[in-house]
Amino acid sequence: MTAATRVLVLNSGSSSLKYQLIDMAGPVPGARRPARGVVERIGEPGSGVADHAAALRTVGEELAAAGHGLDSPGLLAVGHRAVHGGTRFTGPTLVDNGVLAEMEKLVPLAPLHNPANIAGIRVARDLRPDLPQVAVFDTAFHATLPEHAWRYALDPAVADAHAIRRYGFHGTSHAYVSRAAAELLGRDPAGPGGFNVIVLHLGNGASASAVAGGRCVETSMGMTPLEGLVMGTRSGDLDPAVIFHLAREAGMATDAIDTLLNKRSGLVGLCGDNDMREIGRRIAEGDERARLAFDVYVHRIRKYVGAYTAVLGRVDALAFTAGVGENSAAVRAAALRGLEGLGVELDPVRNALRGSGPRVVSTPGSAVAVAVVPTDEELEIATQTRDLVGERGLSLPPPQ
Ligand SMILES: Nc1ncnc2c1ncn2[C@@H]1O[C@H](COP(=O)(O)OP(=O)(O)O)[C@@H](O)[C@H]1O
Ligand SMILES: CC(=O)OP(=O)(O)O
Ligand SMILES: [Mg+2]
Repeated sequence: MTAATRVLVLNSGSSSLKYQLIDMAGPVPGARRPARGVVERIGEPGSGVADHAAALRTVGEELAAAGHGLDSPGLLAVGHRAVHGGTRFTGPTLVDNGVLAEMEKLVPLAPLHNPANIAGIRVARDLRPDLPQVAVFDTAFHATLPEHAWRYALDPAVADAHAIRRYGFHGTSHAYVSRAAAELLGRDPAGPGGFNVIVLHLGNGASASAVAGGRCVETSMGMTPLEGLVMGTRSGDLDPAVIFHLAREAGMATDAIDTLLNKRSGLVGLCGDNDMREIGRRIAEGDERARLAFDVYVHRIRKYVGAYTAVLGRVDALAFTAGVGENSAAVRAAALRGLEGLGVELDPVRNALRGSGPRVVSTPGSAVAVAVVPTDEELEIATQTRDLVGERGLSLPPPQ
């Protein structure tokens, strides 16, 4: 019997399905990835992919064409990125009907994300009912937040009745990157003296976290992925009274305000573009709106770096990750400009060098190391899935 060592990782977004087939046979860094891809524009008119079931059939066809069909005996498990785990799911979870029912209950807290995750799990399970399906939650890494960090200043009777609290997201990335940053700097994440790092995950969604000795102690996203940093299409922090004002003075309905803040704000709201590459091009041409969007974006990051420095007391490293964090030297430079007083000294030459792996971009004398650490949520999901399923998967009978 072939040893089952491969994990199929599925990341179901509202309109896309990303997949990677990862072979966990050898050492985790450098794990082989025999197949990967993305199905986009799910459910959009004319795309030919009606829903997540159709998308997963397409994935199955692409895998089969590459010689790694879903019926392959080498498949150990399917690992799913799941977004909202509430307070119920604080680690990787083997999915059964009870777990799916709990995830359904969390849909109101993550209406953009959880339905797609649930659909992905159901379809994968229908296709391979014999395989363990594991959910790895974005919220899980933030379960260690102390209550003074996760609790909003609301009447607990109201907050608790409605599950209102800070949960935090992108945790799989924050966990992976905080560990990889420690490794890059030759530090034991949870070793003596501890390793304190601020992780800046700047993708389309964006969030910051403060991690002390391997445990997350503060993070910028809240009850939903709307709070915190300025994002591609989300506002991040604003005065909650803005919402009452829009309702009363502009006559906007709740759903319209929700759409405004989640989909038509942030960089796209400020300047019409949410891609930092395009914003960089416009700034180079002297575009004032793009410049202002950039300035608002980096100012928010700088505020969080200051706040999390105070939360941690001592910072060993700042780690930039995800699409913008890994690729935009301009964002890193602007966000950290003038922070020498906090012991942060970016090296302009190292910062400007393009690279693909984890690297240090601060000066040798910088008290706080600044690192660029490419995130790898898929590898983290595959690792957690393999660790949970363990040898169990190896003894499963071959599929009928
Ligand atoms: N070379 C680059 N320079 C600047 N920004 C980039 C570059 N490549 C990607 N990005 C930014 O990264 C974003 C996507 O980040 P990513 O982490 O892939 O997002 P998500 O996983 O949320 O879709 C893009 O919208 C763009 O703003
Ligand atoms: C939770 C979240 O914001 O995810 P994404 O960045 O993928 O939208
Ligand atoms: Mg992402």
